[in-house]
Amino acid sequence: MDSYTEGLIKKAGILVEALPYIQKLYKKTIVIKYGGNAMINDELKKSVIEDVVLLKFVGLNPVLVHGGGPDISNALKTYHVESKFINGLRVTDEDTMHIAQMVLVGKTNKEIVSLLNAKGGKAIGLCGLDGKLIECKKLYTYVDGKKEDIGFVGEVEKINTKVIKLLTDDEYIPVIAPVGVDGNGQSYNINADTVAAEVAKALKAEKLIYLTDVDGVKDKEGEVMPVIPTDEVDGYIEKGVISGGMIPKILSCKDAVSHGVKRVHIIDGRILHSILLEIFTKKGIGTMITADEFHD
Ligand SMILES: Nc1ncnc2c1ncn2[C@@H]1O[C@H](COP(=O)(O)OP(=O)(O)O)[C@@H](O)[C@H]1O
Ligand SMILES: CC(=O)N[C@@H](CCC(=O)OP(=O)(O)O)C(=O)O
Repeated sequence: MDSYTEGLIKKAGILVEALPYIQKLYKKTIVIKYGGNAMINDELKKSVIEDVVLLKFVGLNPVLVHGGGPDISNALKTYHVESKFINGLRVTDEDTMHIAQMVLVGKTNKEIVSLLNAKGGKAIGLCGLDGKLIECKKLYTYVDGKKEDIGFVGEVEKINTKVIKLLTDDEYIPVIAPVGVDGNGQSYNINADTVAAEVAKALKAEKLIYLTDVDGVKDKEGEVMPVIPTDEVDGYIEKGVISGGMIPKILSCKDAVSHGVKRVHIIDGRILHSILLEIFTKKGIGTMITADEFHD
């Protein structure tokens, strides 16, 4: 058998395995959080972009929420603005807010839109200011019980889903930057994991997928846990098994599951075509956070 025929047979096999999932998820909303750490090289970016375009082509409704933390940090360095994090959130003064908005909305968002369009998709870039998509207020965080002011960091109050639905009901793929707005038109920097969960909750998404830089959530032996029921999440945090940037991520997952998002996954964005592997294969990859213990 020549390699062309062999390739065709392999693709047909993949399609046969994917078909039941395509039928089940037809016209359903899939929110994908594309973090800065999963944007590390062009090959990986291309694979994420191709997966998202393919989801739309086969009739699913992908909605992309992106981060861009490393891009913001680089830009802040260039402008000699100091950057620090408290509880995983970037302390955001006025200068930091300007630069974060410039990078997230002007650079990262448009790059993703452009890549999707180059692969045949029809992407529309949005941030929370567009159509007041993400309404928020100032967020306070607590360190050892003490209230900390971390500047223009936003707490989501409302996601106005109408604009997203207009796009997904049509041929478009919404691409959302994690910048929110308050009643006075002030912009706020919001953690992208939180925005993804809020968008998924508001859209009653079928699936929420976090692309990150580890192969899943690991137990104390360092083994990936394929399934974590929501009622076990707090225990893993208390025991220190889950720490650092994984804390806001897993809490966002728990929040989304508790508010009706059916399936929430944390998967390795460094694996080529990780989105398709998760959605269209029997085994799935990474960690699923669920209110029950069954993976279908
Ligand atoms: N139990 C755990 N399993 C996997 N990763 C963990 C765990 N606890 C902490 N982490 C850390 O969380 C990181 C992922 O969070 P973060 O860096 O904020 O991701 P992203 O940039 O994709 O939003 C991992 O790189 C890892 O260092
Ligand atoms: C308040 C806050 O921390 N906002 C984040 C927004 C970007 C983000 O979350 O990007 P990743 O998903 O790539 O980490 C920040 O300034 O880095």
